Amino acid sequence: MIELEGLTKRYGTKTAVDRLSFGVRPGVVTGFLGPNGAGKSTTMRMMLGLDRPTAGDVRIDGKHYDQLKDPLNHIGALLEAKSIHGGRTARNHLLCLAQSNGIPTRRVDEVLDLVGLGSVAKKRPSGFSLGMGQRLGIAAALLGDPRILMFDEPVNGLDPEGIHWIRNLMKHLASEGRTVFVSSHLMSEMALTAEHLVVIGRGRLLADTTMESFIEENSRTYVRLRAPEPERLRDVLVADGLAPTEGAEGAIEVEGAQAVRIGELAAEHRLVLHELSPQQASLEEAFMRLTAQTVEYHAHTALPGPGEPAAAPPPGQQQGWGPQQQKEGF
Ligand SMILES: Nc1ncnc2c1ncn2[C@@H]1O[C@H](COP(=O)(O)OP(=O)(O)OP(=O)(O)O)[C@@H](O)[C@H]1O
Repeated sequence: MIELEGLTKRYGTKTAVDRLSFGVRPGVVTGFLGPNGAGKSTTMRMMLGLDRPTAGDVRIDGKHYDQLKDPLNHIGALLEAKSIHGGRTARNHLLCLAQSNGIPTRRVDEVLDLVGLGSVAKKRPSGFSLGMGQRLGIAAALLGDPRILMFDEPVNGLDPEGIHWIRNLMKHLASEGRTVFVSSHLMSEMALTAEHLVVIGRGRLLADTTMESFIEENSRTYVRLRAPEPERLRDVLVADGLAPTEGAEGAIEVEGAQAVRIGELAAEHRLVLHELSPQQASLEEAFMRLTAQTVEYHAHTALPGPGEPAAAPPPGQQQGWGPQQQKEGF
């Protein structure tokens, strides 16, 4: 379990992390999302004791990072790709880490096999591909068999096979009851991996909820219809208290109604339907919608039309904005 309480980091006049409070629970993969510069890396660095908070607190299993005896046995982390000592082989790199943290040598070979680097254990990481480097970083994170794992952008630059492997590994680690906290810019990937989401913008908490609720609360869900007699269908829907709107390519869209009810209505009125499909936005659309509110609020840029994802905010206006800020009159 990771617990943050009012965690704050200021760099001069810049507040990178602003009174963040949330918990990361074991047993599920928790995704950590936020626009560029939202404060994700700074938060993760403070969790690992690499940056000192200006205010507030972060606890790992109830303790501050520097109070943990043998921290690698409690929390393992993959931060942005680091340079690894050029002269050492992959195995020796892990061996040094293991020895300085009281971890038995056999664990080094175990994790090398686990990440699929067993056959190149005696090679120097300087010749490794990006994917092999990520695997070595993950091997280091797993070395102490920790109950908590943190990955900052683990799939950056990886090929589909590498992405697939990391996704399955994270899910597997969570299924073993570990706490898995992962940041990523790749929304489609996050949607496939995380069950829970923590979203921040401008250093503040925007959402701490399940993936399902996040998409539901930040996107438009509607039913799309196509029919050979659209006018008659519209009249029937309106008579039933619904508010059909025009969708793309002659489709009719209806918010706030179940597809089942619309299907029954059509049948009652002997109307033929060519399409009756519930539509839900992707995580990317929901995230962009939440983020786009910032742009609208500050720069008066138009929100996307029905069913369209929001345009990316222009550079310099990429901070998040959401219910939390609006509530606080930020
Ligand atoms: N050492 C530092 N000195 C001054 N400002 C910093 C420092 N580190 C981070 N910042 C600022 O704090 C804010 C948060 O940065 P951080 O890297 O944590 O964001 P992020 O969400 O990880 O962004 P990205 O997704 O782009 O990696 C940014 O505005 C950044 O410029």
